[in-house]
Amino acid sequence: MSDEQDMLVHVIISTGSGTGEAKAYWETTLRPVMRFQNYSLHTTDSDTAILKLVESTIGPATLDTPQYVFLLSGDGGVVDLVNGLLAQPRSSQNGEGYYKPKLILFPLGTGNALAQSAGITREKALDRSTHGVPDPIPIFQATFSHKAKLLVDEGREERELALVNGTPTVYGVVVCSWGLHAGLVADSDTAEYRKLGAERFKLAAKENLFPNDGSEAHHYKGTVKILRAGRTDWEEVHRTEHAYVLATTCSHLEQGFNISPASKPLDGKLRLVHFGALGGKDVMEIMGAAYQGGKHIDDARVGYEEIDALRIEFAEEDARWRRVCVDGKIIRVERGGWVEVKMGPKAVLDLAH
Ligand SMILES: Nc1ncnc2c1ncn2[C@@H]1O[C@H](COP(=O)(O)OP(=O)(O)OP(=O)(O)O)[C@@H](O)[C@H]1O
Repeated sequence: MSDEQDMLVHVIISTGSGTGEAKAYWETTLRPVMRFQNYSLHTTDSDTAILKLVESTIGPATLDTPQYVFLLSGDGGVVDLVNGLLAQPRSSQNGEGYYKPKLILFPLGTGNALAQSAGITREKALDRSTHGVPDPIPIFQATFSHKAKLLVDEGREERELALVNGTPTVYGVVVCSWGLHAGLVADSDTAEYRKLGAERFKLAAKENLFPNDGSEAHHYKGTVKILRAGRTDWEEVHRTEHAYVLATTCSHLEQGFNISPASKPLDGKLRLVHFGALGGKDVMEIMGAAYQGGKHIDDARVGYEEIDALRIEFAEEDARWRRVCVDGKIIRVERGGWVEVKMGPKAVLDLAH
């Protein structure tokens, strides 16, 4: 480990994560045992606070200074760090002269998929802050058709996506999904739902699968194409109506929800879980099996495999069914638009685990 004087130490408290416990966790648990004397403390006051911190401080320092980032958040904070670092000119080049910050992640979000999948608990994070083995966090990239927009403020506001080589692009470290998963994450990203913690996902799933008006669960219409591992030709999934299409690098999306049992911590492999439109009861049965140690993958109705890339071309009129989730962020794609997902640029952060 470098001498403390030669490094910068940041503590980031994400006040909007999970049920809002990060600040209290810092005060009562982490601060009393913090081994660094000198650190800068940052408390988020908006959903762009981490991006701005990276732009002004953490990003420029990667040119010449080892950094520790103690992050008290869910997956969103990590994704903000990654997207911020990748927006820096140097980190998107060949990595030379780039000092990868070391992340000590204290899971204080709702799902905490990255931490769950890497075996990190708050207790372990305390321990790893002194002798953890850092490994790079693999990154995937989701590129979108040109009118796709990020939805913020409970879906009330649209924001432009960052352009990479002229294409709207979002980087992720956990999941890119369309269908039930994206819908329930989007619908439950409100202050009211957030109070429920991880229960918010289950409640929103029920509301999606068994709509109040007594109608059926939605059949998501579009074309799904897969680039299988090691192949060069895209293969179309032989169905036009879908319930669940989800590409992930993580084994768990929340505690106990073992969506991709073959994924190993930080193995950098993209895996696809998908199935066609079914009744709410059948979908609940499949989801229930995912909570039983990932047994859903043995169900003949479920497709599960390692892929190199995924492409979805949307054939939905109503914008509600064209929402894509990238690590909790919701991107709405225009009518006739598309999304493409593949493993992305070189890692910009190491995770102590
Ligand atoms: N003070 C704040 N005001 C508005 N938004 C905030 C504030 N602090 C953090 N945020 C935003 O809230 C979101 C919190 O996301 P995060 O993923 O950390 O928590 P989560 O969604 O509860 O957990 P998970 O993604 O693990 O399920 C992030 O998008 C972050 O930018």
